[in-house]
Amino acid sequence: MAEQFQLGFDPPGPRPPYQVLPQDGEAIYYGKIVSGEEADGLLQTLLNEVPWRHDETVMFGKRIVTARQVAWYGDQDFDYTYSGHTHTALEWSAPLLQLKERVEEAAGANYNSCLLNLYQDGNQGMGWHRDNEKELGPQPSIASVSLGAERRFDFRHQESRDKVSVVLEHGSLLVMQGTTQAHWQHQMPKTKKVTTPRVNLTFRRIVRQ
Ligand SMILES: O=C(O)CCC(=O)C(=O)O
Ligand SMILES: [Fe+2]
Repeated sequence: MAEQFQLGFDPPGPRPPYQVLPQDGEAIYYGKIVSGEEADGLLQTLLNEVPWRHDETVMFGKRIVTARQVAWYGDQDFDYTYSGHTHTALEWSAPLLQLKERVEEAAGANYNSCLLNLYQDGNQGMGWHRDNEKELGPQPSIASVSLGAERRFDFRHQESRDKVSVVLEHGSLLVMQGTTQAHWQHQMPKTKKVTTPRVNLTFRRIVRQ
């Protein structure tokens, strides 16, 4: 076990866990659920062992290959469609299964799949979208673990256009649930300030049709 140090001062902002959204959904930021050295090790393992691939998507009728890389893990022989393509799930690795259990305990939900994203640096991001695919059911719980570079994550309300942001720390967990995907879009903006990689894991529950 790594030694735990108590901060002698309060960091700015509310203490996790806290609710990020002011209304119409729940996005709970739990802060760090994996600590220093363990989070560093997990980041290195995932960078080295995951078969990262560039994602393909269709935009304005053109096929685009995204800068960000992805990998898709899940139970059994899951197929999942995102960005207009069907992907077959990779088999869980031991470190991913271990992390899944920890996330399920913290979030109080069960997940059967995980989409991993690799952003090499701040030149890579993800545009505004909602995770409202029908395979996720009506009020999906999506648990997002961040490793590596700290990045800002934004929410934008569909009707009011209100915006709220949260900085996703190394080893942290953010859970989006309830009506979040119905009312809010989210994005990971690009930034010149970040020069190191970030790995994101979004645990999801695919509902059989
Ligand atoms: O990288 C992130 O934190 C967000 C990823 C995301 O929104 C997604 O995979 O749908
Ligand atoms: Fe998303």
